[in-house]
Amino acid sequence: MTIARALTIAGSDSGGGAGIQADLKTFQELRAFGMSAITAVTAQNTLGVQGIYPMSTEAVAQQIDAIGEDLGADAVKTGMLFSSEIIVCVAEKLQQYKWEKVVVDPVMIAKGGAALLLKESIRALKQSLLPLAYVVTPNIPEAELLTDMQIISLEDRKEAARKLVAYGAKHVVMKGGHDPAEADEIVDLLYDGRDFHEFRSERKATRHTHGTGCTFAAAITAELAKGYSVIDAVPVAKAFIQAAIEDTLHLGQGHGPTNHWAYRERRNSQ
Ligand SMILES: Nc1ncnc2c1ncn2[C@@H]1O[C@H](COP(=O)(O)OP(=O)(O)O)[C@@H](O)[C@H]1O
Ligand SMILES: Cc1ncc(COP(=O)(O)OP(=O)(O)O)c(N)n1
Repeated sequence: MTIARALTIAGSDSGGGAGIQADLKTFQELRAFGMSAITAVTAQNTLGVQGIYPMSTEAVAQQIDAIGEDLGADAVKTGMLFSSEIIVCVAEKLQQYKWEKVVVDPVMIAKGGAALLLKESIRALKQSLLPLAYVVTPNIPEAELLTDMQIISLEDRKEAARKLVAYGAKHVVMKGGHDPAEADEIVDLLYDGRDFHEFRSERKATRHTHGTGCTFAAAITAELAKGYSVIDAVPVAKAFIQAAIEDTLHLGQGHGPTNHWAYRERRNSQ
C-alpha cells in the first residue's frame, strides 16, 4: 500500500482551528500522513491572537531537513511564514528537496485583524515563493495585496489570477469567502494558466469560520499527495470545508473553529 505523505510548513494555533493544527487534522481525515515544520508559535483562540513567537530560520530549516532527509513528502503546504527570512529559508528548502506539489496559502492577516505576515515580507512571498507554487490559494484581500489591484468583480478576479500565474504560480485558486458583495453564493475560482473553472457553494451565515482558508488549502494538499490533479482536488476540498462549516461545533466565544471530522462522518453515513 502506498502512503500519501503531506508536509505543512506553517504556524501553530493554540486554539486548534487554523495553522498547523487545522492542516494535520485535515490531512488525517483525508487519509494522508501528516508532517509539520513550525514557523511560529501563536497564542490564539476564537477571540483573537494574543501572541506571536517566530522560530529561528535554523529551527525551520532543521525541521524541514528532518523530513526531507528521511520520510519525504508527496505534497507540501505553506501557511503562516511571518517574515522574509523564513520565506527565503522555506523557498531554498523546497528547491533543495525538489518538492513540486507545493500549495502556497499566502496567509497575511487573521480574521481578528492580527498580522501573521510582516507587511514588508509580501515582496519576498511574491519573488521567492510564488514561482515555486504549484497552487496558490489567496483570499480576495491577499490577492489584492499580491497583485496591487482592487478586486470587486469576477472579471477583476480573473485579471488578478492571470497576474499570479505571470508571477510564476502554476495554478491559482482564488477563494471567494471575502467577496465584498457578500452574495448568498460563494464562488472559488480556479485558473490553470489556460482555463477558468468556477466552484460554487452556498454561503453559510455563521461566525464559526476560523481556519477555513488553512483547512481548504490543506485538503487540496492531501488530495495532491494522493496523486489527484488540481481539478479533482478542488471539489473535494470544497466539499470538505462546506461540511466543516455546516456541521459547526459551537466552540469558543468568538470566531469558532470548523468541524474537521464532518466530511468523514457524512460519507460514513451515506
Ligand atoms: N460562510 C461561508 N460559507 C460557506 N463557505 C465558506 C464560508 N466562508 C468561507 N467559505 C469557504 O471556505 C474557504 C476559505 O475561504 P475564505 O474565507 O475566502 O478564505 P480565508 O479563510 O483564507 O480568508 C473557501 O472555499 C470558501 O468558499
Ligand atoms: C497560525 C495561524 N495560521 C494561519 C491563520 C489564518 O488562518 P485562516 O484559515 O486564514 O483563518 P482565519 O484566521 O482568517 O480565521 C491563523 N489564524 N493562525
